[in-house]
Amino acid sequence: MAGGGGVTSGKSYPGKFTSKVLFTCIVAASGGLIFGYDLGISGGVTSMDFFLEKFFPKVYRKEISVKPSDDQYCKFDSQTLTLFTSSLYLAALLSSMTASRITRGLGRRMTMMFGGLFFAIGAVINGFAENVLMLIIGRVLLGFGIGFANQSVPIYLSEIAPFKYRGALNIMFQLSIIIGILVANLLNYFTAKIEGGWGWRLSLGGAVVPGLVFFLGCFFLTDSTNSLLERDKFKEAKVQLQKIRGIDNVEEEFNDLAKASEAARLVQNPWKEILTRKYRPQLIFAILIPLFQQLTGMNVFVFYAPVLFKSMGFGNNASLMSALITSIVNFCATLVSIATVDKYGRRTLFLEGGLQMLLCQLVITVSIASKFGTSGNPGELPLWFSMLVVIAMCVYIAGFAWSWGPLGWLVPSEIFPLEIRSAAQSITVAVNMIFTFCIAQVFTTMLCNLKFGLFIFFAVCVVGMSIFIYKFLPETKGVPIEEMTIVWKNHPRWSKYFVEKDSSFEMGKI
Ligand SMILES: OC[C@H]1O[C@](O)(CO)[C@@H](O)[C@@H]1O
Repeated sequence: MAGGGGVTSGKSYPGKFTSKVLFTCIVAASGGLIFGYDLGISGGVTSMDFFLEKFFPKVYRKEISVKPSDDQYCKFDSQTLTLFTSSLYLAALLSSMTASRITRGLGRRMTMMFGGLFFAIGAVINGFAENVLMLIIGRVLLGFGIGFANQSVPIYLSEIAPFKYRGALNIMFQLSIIIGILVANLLNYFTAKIEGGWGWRLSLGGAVVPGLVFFLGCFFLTDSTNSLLERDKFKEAKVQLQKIRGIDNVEEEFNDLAKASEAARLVQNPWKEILTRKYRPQLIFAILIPLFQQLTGMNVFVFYAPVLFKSMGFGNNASLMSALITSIVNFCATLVSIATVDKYGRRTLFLEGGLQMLLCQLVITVSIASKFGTSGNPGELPLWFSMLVVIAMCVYIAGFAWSWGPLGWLVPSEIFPLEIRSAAQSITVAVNMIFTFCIAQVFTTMLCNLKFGLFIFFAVCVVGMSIFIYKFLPETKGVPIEEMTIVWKNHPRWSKYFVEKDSSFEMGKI
């Protein structure tokens, strides 16, 4: 098989799946709640009339002037809220860079705590906002929180987990992102109806809850063994490993982790190191995986869902129904991913998920093209049509939720050796932030210009990324994290990067 699955290092450490490891991973994974909460809350709040009228009156006037007969592809084409929305993503990508120093110097746990705290403070400022400046300051702090959390949580989970369950435990991060999205959507539904129009304060201020849950939860955690060793805390590191594995004899694993931290100590500047030739294969994945995750078009489908549900006759309940149905599908399919990722492997899920998304994208494209045409005005939509599109959309979401959604965080967090893991994760977070933002912003303009062709664009992307995975991604299931370099060395496409001329730093030879 191209890309070769099934290459393992042959290592197998003793140890049990303890309740302590489960508890630790659940608490750490709650860091995903804050990202999810923001993804879910901001779209809803920026379409609440009172919020727009108070902070963005021009946008509000434009929104209320749109007539039902206008081009449906173009009705969302407004870029005025860009500064407000983008401040979070910009802050998140900048802070994820700083976070790499903190995760390395002060540990994963401390970085997570900063994440929760920044997010909670940002939420309070937003909840009490009286002007756009306060909103933006609050949002920048939320962005810092998300940057810190997304940088440290996936690495922490991958390091804490016994290697045989690493996939499942890491995916709990994506699971809490989805819970965050769902809770936020439900909250928006109710706050939008509050008399007096102050409901948006509850939605924005409510972010303090996931922020504090995450922050306070971190007090119950100890750092990962890898991170303690990285900071010369040998004794503590060993005790921690014994506790988390539930056995006394952790010698073999501990020695391998200690060796990895020895190697890491030789690296002074991870940012320079990561650019050297020997890390090129993994670096390509740290950049392309989060990029491809967003180019599946998932967020566009989520954004488009309420419109479709409206056309199915759900009327005023359309956004609630769409949030509920899409989140439940997303949640259940992520559970499938948790159950299968360490059994069938990352490659199988990526490829199956890709095929499933592609087929659904084709059904949706043909359906939308046949009804909306290029005018964007469909008239009355028959029920069977809406049902077909909604079913295709749910099957698409399931495909995403057991492949690119969770694996977009899992794979980058597990493929790097310790010395550059933090720097690499920052790059993954930065790329994820840039493209989550770009897709959300550019989507409105793209939909207006490409019309149903937008779905073809994402379908072509899915074909490209699936071929890429098939040919180039080595299977990483069941490989201890500090043994990971072996799978790259054994891969036919990447082995040449590991022949002993590592120091000859040859840029651009791929
Ligand atoms: O589950 C869907 C959500 O998951 C993400 O891809 C993050 O991993 C978000 O961009 C998206 O909204």
